[in-house]
Amino acid sequence: MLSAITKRIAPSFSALSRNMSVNVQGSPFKLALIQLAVTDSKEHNLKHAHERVMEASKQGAKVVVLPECFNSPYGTKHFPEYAEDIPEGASITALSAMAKEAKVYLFGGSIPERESSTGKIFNTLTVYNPLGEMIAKHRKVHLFDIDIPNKIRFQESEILTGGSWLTHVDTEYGKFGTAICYDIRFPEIAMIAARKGCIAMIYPGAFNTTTGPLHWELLQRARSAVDNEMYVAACSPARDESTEYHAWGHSTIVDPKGQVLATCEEKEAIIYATIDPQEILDTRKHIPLYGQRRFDVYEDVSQKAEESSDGKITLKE
Ligand SMILES: O=C(O)CCC(=O)C(=O)O
Repeated sequence: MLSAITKRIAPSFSALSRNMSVNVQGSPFKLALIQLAVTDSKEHNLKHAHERVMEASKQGAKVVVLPECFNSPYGTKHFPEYAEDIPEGASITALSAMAKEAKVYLFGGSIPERESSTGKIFNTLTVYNPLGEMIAKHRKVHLFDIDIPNKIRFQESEILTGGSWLTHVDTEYGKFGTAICYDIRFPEIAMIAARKGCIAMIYPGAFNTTTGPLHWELLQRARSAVDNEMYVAACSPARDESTEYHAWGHSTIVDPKGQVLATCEEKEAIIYATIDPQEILDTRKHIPLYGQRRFDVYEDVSQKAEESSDGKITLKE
């Protein structure tokens, strides 16, 4: 019986192995993460983000990332006040203009989005090309609901609704997967992105001073090197001790081997790294997980992800 099973599996395994390479395309470019000091003035935040995006562009960055909740203080009590319609809101107009003036691909951090038809609020990232056109909209899928006694309790679901699709963004530098903060704890999103040919996962995020030291860097290195052999970048707001929520900061860029290429402390900063898709190919050649996966033994989660004509990735049952 055993040998019959072995015989049946062996040919299908070698056939699977041959088909397991993932086509990674793109050219080297400079990535910038802006660890922005966010205030309670939306107008100031938009103006300040504009200055820093222009600065990153002057330093040669071609892809620029803003942090989670870059236009408002982070906290459920603030979301309804700062929420905007997309694409009508002031933040969207400002982000589109910044991308166009700076001539960069801009991952516009996230903002609280109010969906006018339902009144629901989402934590939403929008992405722009160098012409200022919005090319993707991602709503945070996994809401940040945690309760660590005497440390931190946060319940985004009291106010927010979770998104229901994954997002991959095509650019002239390669394809990117993107998700927001708590989403990084769920490996499936990055795994699907990697297997669909993305060169990097971009996470605007605002970890805190309890879970930040525990997991922020660990998660990025895990998602990059251990799971997927791709680049991972996570962009936080700067810490403001005068507010209720103390962001961890430490915006970081990790390479496909899991090495930290750039990072910073908690204050406002811009960090840069060169992203080279060839590094992904070299890493996958040296440690060839991509040819060794055993989808005959366990499921390939990426096969469940279907791309629709508007670029949204939804999961089949
Ligand atoms: O996962 C964590 O520990 C922090 C997540 C978070 O701050 C967020 O999703 O905004």
